[in-house]
Amino acid sequence: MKIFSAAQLKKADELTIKNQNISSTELMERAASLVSAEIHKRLQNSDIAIKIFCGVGNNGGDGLVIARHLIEKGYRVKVFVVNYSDNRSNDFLINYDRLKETTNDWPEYIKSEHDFPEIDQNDFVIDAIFGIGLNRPLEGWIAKLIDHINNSKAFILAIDMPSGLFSDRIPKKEDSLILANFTISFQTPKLVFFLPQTMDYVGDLQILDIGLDREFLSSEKGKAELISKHEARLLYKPRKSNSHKGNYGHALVVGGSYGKIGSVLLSSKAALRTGAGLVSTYIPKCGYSILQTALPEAMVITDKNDEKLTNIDHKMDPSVICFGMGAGKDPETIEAFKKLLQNTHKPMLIDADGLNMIAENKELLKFLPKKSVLTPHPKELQRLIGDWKDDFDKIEKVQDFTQSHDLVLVLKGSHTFIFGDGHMYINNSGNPGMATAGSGDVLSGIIAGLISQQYEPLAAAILGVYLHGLSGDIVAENRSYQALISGDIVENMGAAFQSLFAD
Ligand SMILES: NC(=O)C1=CN([C@@H]2O[C@H](COP(=O)(O)OP(=O)(O)OC[C@H]3O[C@@H](n4cnc5c(N)ncnc54)[C@H](O)[C@@H]3O)[C@@H](O)[C@H]2O)[C@@H](O)CC1
Ligand SMILES: Nc1ncnc2c1ncn2[C@@H]1O[C@H](COP(=O)(O)OP(=O)(O)O)[C@@H](O)[C@H]1O
Ligand SMILES: [K+]
Repeated sequence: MKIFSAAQLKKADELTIKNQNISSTELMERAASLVSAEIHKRLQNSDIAIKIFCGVGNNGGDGLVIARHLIEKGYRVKVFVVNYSDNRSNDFLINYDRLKETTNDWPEYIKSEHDFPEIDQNDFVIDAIFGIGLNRPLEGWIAKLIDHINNSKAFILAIDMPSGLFSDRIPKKEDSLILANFTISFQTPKLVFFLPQTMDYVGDLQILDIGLDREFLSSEKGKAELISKHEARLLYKPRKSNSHKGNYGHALVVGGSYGKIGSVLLSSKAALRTGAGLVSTYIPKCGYSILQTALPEAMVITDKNDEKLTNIDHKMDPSVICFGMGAGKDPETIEAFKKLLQNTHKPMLIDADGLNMIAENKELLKFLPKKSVLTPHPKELQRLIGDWKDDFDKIEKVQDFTQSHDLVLVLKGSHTFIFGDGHMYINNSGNPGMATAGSGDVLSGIIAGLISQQYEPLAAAILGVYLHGLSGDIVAENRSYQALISGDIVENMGAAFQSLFAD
């Protein structure tokens, strides 16, 4: 699903109104009726006090429509107009009149702190104060009202966006914004719903298809693409029955040092479970028995050195090399890595200490084969590209970095971002149970396993990140977040592939 800017969404609105020959009031009616239907589906006529806070723009207009529909269904609704301006939008005014025709309990106006209503923690609050129209931080009594709503501890449903959140920038620490439990947004999600600095304000997210102009949605280039099952499925390549292991490539997994052989083991196993035809693992001597015992399916090549990598002399023609997990940063290992880079011309996957070695020896960057995949977590990224001001600045810096070196970059996190070919993809699978030792090593093996099967590096990164999260989700469902360990992600790759095509 594409992610658009506020300006693009406004354009989509205008085109929809023109091409479908409807009024903006009808579009608002359509969007907000869908929201009230969702609320009704969940509340099932329960006798809960619903407090709807409406701004005086179109977000507020949505709130008024929702209020009218819920009142018609028999809910106990109180509407508050947050009177931040005397300029009301036309659709606000139309729906204000319609609401007054529906109920005798007319909206109360909030014009200062004195008008703040009491909010009980058992109330159901709907935030329809500001949507994508917010263009400056909230101030004065409006900011205090937001704090008042948050402090109530009531359940908060935000319409389109939590009020106070901008669609195109990060709020300052001191800004007030709604901390929603749930957000229902129209047509496509906003980028800020997925950024580490802003995602917590959104709560659970539901996107409603409000029927905006199809032609625009499919032809317009988005700011990013959200990767869910549908998008991941399109990248999948079926296996031919008339095939043999040679068709699925030979992945060479290089890494490990004394005490960290487990990381390479996890990556190698993940590459095999993802479908690589052959996997060879290159490790220091001390890992030999461990690898051969724990993963008989892999072939093992050992370094001359017992405890670290000193000379990666593999004498093979691997389809992909996956480097860095548990490798350490010994000067001899750095030298070996440099030679490996100079002798490799196919895209590689670089993770963990491989990234740290590049960060500390930037001259290595010029030896990286084009389209290689780097998989940093935020700390590794910072070592690699330096500091950033905020998440938007970070995105810009990563785009510059990946484009100037012609790389694919997988920025791991709660929502992992994938950058390549000038585009940005945001993963929508995975869970906090995956914040556990070794889950990054598993991801490297999965992506390498896909590249080995001739997926383009960018496609391998996108599909690999999605499958990794999907497998983690399957584990968490059976085992809880806490008990999930990274080996479980490998073991459930089969279930993840199956789930890709199950509805
Ligand atoms: N396709 C869509 O996305 C649709 C959007 N609709 C709704 O329309 C909303 C956008 O409506 P609007 O453009 O009227 O904008 P909002 O209702 O978000 O904001 C209203 C106005 O408040 C003013 N304002 C901004 N920041 C302020 C501040 N800090 N203090 C005081 N005033 C401030 C601005 O002039 C802004 O236009 C969407 O978020 C959504 O809820 C729906 O009605 C229909 C379809
Ligand atoms: N809260 C979370 N939600 C979803 N995925 C997560 C979360 N926390 C971590 N992950 C995923 O787990 C992996 C952790 O990788 P990394 O930090 O490299 O761990 P390690 O170094 O232990 O292997 C990444 O793929 C990341 O996206
Ligand atoms: K809102």
